[in-house]
Amino acid sequence: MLVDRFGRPVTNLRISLTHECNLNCFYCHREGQTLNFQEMSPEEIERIVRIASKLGVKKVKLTGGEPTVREDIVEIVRRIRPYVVDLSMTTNGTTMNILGEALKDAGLDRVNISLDTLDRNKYKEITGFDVLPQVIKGIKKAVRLFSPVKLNMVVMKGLNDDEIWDMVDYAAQNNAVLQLIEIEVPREMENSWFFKKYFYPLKPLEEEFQKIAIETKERRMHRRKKYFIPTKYGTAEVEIVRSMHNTVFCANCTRIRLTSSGHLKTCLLRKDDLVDIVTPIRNGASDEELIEIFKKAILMREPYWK
Ligand SMILES: Nc1nc2c(ncn2[C@@H]2O[C@H](COP(=O)(O)OP(=O)(O)OP(=O)(O)O)[C@@H](O)[C@H]2O)c(=O)[nH]1
Ligand SMILES: C[S@@+](CC[C@H](N)C(=O)[O-])C[C@H]1O[C@@H](n2cnc3c(N)ncnc32)[C@H](O)[C@@H]1O
Ligand code: SF4
Ligand code: SF4
Repeated sequence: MLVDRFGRPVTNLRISLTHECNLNCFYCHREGQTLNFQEMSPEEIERIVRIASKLGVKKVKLTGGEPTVREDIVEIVRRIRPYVVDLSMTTNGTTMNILGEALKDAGLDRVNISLDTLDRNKYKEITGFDVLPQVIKGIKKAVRLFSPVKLNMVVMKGLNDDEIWDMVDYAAQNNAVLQLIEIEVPREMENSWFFKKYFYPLKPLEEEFQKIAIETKERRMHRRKKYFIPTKYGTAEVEIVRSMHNTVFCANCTRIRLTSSGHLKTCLLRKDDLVDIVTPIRNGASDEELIEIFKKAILMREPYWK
């Protein structure tokens, strides 16, 4: 297993399959990727996952952009399935109703679906598209096919913070896990109008959850807390993703990233951390050479908030 200079083992790989998206959420960090070169092919992705698995990576997350806008998404899932223990995807859910079965058959284990609001107008305001009913259909399909299904709600001050408790109920009612997420931006954007206007700190809510939860758990990754909250629809499992200025979160970061243009990336929020792996593949690099490229990237890893 690869361990970085800060003692953090690297056990999962987060792959951005594309920079493209069929929605346009105004807060989107696009996984920290700004460059948009030629996307990796399914064969290239498979090779990188195979190498990563040799080095101890057991979990792969597929993300984007929107991973399901790639026409070869089912093939990609099928190719990398054999190398990992936990294969998941984060998606906006717009295509889940159509693609769900094929993704399941190809070996996808689970999905996270972004859902910031249950209000159709607000959904359109946030994402630019009037597709909430389509996403809700996708969520219902996902819950029938996968377990767990997580719903990602980025909480924004004055925009959807009044819906947190409705979302807790909705998750319980629909047999899904709710992830409440703080908006995250790199340091240089903390003074932007956008961050100042919408950032909603989740710490006070966590303190409230602590009091009413019937059980709490802590995950290894990021030491994220999970709260089991009683509702009239049964117990809701709620996970808190509170990353801004959170040194514990970064000290327990077990992820390395791969951009859609084929660069290893050591941290979501850094700008100076890309290591090209796809060009060496295209130039005929051996497995040993690719392993050295992984090691070089791991050496560059640093907690962002420390
Ligand atoms: N700062 C930071 N944020 C992350 C990291 N990983 C995920 N996030 C954020 O966490 C939120 C949820 O991300 P998902 O793509 O659903 O994945 P996840 O919840 O981290 O992964 P699983 O729990 O394994 O499904 C998003 O807002 C991500 O931007 C990370 O390593 N660093
Ligand atoms: C970048 S999206 C890519 C996958 C897919 N398109 C989706 O929306 O689920 C991955 C996750 O990051 C979240 N996200 C995007 N920008 C964010 C930001 N600035 N702060 C916190 N989370 C963010 C999204 O809500 C989504 O749940
Ligand atoms: S759907 Fe996902 S990738 Fe697309 S804009 Fe929204 S958060 Fe970003
Ligand atoms: S070091 Fe921190 S900010 Fe960077 S990817 Fe890991 S958890 Fe996220």
